[in-house]
This record gives sequence, C-alpha cells and structure tokens, in this order.
Amino acid sequence: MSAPAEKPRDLRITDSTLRDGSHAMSHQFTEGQVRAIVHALDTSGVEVIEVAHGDGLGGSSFNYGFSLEDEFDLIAAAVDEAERARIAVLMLPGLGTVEHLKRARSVGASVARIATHCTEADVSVQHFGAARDLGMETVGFLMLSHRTGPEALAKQARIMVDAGAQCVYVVDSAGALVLSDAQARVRALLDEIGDEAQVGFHGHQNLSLGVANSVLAYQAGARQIDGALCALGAGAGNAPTEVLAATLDRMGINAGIDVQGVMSAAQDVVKPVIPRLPWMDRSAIVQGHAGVYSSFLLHAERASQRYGVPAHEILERVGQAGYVGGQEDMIIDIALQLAEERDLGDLAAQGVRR
Ligand SMILES: CC[C@H](O)CC(=O)C(=O)O
Ligand SMILES: [Mn+2]
Repeated sequence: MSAPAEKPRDLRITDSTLRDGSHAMSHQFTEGQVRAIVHALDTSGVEVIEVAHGDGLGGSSFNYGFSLEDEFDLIAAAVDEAERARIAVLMLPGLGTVEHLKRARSVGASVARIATHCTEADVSVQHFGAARDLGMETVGFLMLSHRTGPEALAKQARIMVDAGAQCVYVVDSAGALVLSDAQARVRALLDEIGDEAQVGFHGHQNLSLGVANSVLAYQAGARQIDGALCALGAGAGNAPTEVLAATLDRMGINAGIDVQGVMSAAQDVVKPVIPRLPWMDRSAIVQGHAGVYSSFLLHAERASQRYGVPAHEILERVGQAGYVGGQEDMIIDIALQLAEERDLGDLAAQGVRR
C-alpha cells in the first residue's frame, strides 16, 4: 500500500532561526547547533530553512561581527542534515556578491533570498538573474517596508519580479507595521505581481505583532511566511515559528508542520543554547515605535556600554535620523553626540561655562 498523499499546504513557512537568529547569537552558531536545529525543523515538516550570517552572505566582518564558524561550512552542514527541507541563504547586494551566491549554491543551498532597502530594489537586478542562472529559487526581501507606502512598495516589488524574483516579501525589519499596515502592503504587492510571483511576509516582535501581522498577511494573500524558533532574531525577535504553527493549526490553516515537533524544537533544542532570549524591552519597543532596523539593537547596546549613554536614547535618535541597514557606524556617531550633550549638561549644572 502506498503512503497516504500529503494534504496540500495553504502556505509555506521559512524558518530563519539560523539566519535572523544569528543576530541574537552575535553570529556564534556552531556546526553542532546548526545540525541539531536543522534536524528538529526538518523532521517537523518545515519546508525551507535559512542559514547564513545574520547580515547575510559576506556579513562576517569587523563592521557586522565575525561569525564563529565559516558560513559556507554551516550551510553545507545544514544541507547534509536536511532530508526534506531546502536550505535558503540571504544576501544583501554590496555586502554579498554573486561569488557568494555561487559558493552557497556549490555547497547545496537552493533558495536565494536577495534583500534591499524598500526603495532600492534596482540594486538587486543582477543578483536575481545570477541566482536563476544557478538554478536557485528566488525570493526578494524589501526591508524596512514601513518606510514607504503600499503603492511605492509594490513598484519596488515589480522591479524584483521583472529581474527574476519568484516571491517578494514585505519585510517588517523594525517590527513597526501595525496590523492593517501589513495587510495593505501585502495587498498592494499582490495587485501588482500576483499573477507572476508570490508575496511573503517577514515579521518582527518589537510591538508584539509578529504573529498577528503574519496571520493578517496570510489572510490578505501572502503565501510565504517567516518565523524563528523561540522568536530568535534581531531586535525583539521574529514571529516565533512554534507560535505561528500552533496559531495557524488552530485556525485550520495547513502549514504542513507538526505542531508538537516544532514546539519541542523551540523548547528542547533552541532555548538551551540561547544566551539571551529576544524580548520586548525598552530598546526593542523603541525600535518598533521609531521604526529602527532590528539588527541595530546589539550595535546600540555595545555603543551604550562604551559611551555610557542609554541604548534606547541612541535608537530613538537613529529613528529620527532615518538611518538604514549599512549605516551602523552612525550609531557610534549618535552615541558620541549624546555623550557630549551629557557632559555639557553636567558642566552647566556645575556652573562651568565653556
Ligand atoms: C540582513 C539584514 C536583515 O537582518 C534582514 C532582515 O531579516 C530584516 O530586515 O528584517
Ligand atoms: Mn528580520
């Protein structure tokens, strides 16, 4: 007798514990941890598992933080461990290059996710072409999607699709989209590209809306949704995969995931290795409220320690200035300004004139 046919899935979950979660781990994943997490996700039915430095291929550097282990070794280990799941990589053009994509492909990665700021999709054109030539499935990632309106975002998605993207994500990098904001963007992308490519949603928890926004995105037509076990991701973390799976299951939406398996993956495999669980502390909430890139959190905390100024104040100023990924050095600049203002304030309080 042949095995019963699997019911068609209503959407696809991509788990990003081993990529977005790398931010929260300061990029210190070991091969053993990668193998254990991939095994747990794979046996729970998660279809796509993303593995890379938190800032994508080529991210291991002085600016972004060095990985403990070579990311191509980690990708190869993930490919080796997964029996059913496909391994995805993320790259930001400029930080990663086509050469990085080729190397990822050569060690077995089969999904290329190309990320740009939400108004800069044109820098990704050659990378989609290269990924398709390499025989990879392609996904576009429009980061900090709250920074532009639905129609303008849809035009950026069009650029990615014309370049070869098979799905384009609304990426809520700051966890700043509030409910209808997420739905409006998904709908606008579907109106623009719906016949030609899928739409996806990547949520962050800064305002505690990662799961709710993901469900609303699904209801608006998104068919690829990201999560991370234990919410492990930048800022307050991503929509937790295990909560997404349980919520979708409760709603009768088939993500093809074994809810018990993925809860165990979170509780028994990932939680024990996390040095600090992502949480909605003051700094993370400020990121959601002021619309700041989630991966700036640890940079701001380090600058806070070094210059003795509060991380949440640094992040508030980053939000006012509107800095985007790649401008991490400006965090130091702001910390120095805050320290100078504090010192001048102290002198003034002591009655000393400059
Ligand atoms: C690679 C930068 C960034 O972490 C991508 C991402 O997950 C996001 O913008 O949320
Ligand atoms: Mn993210």
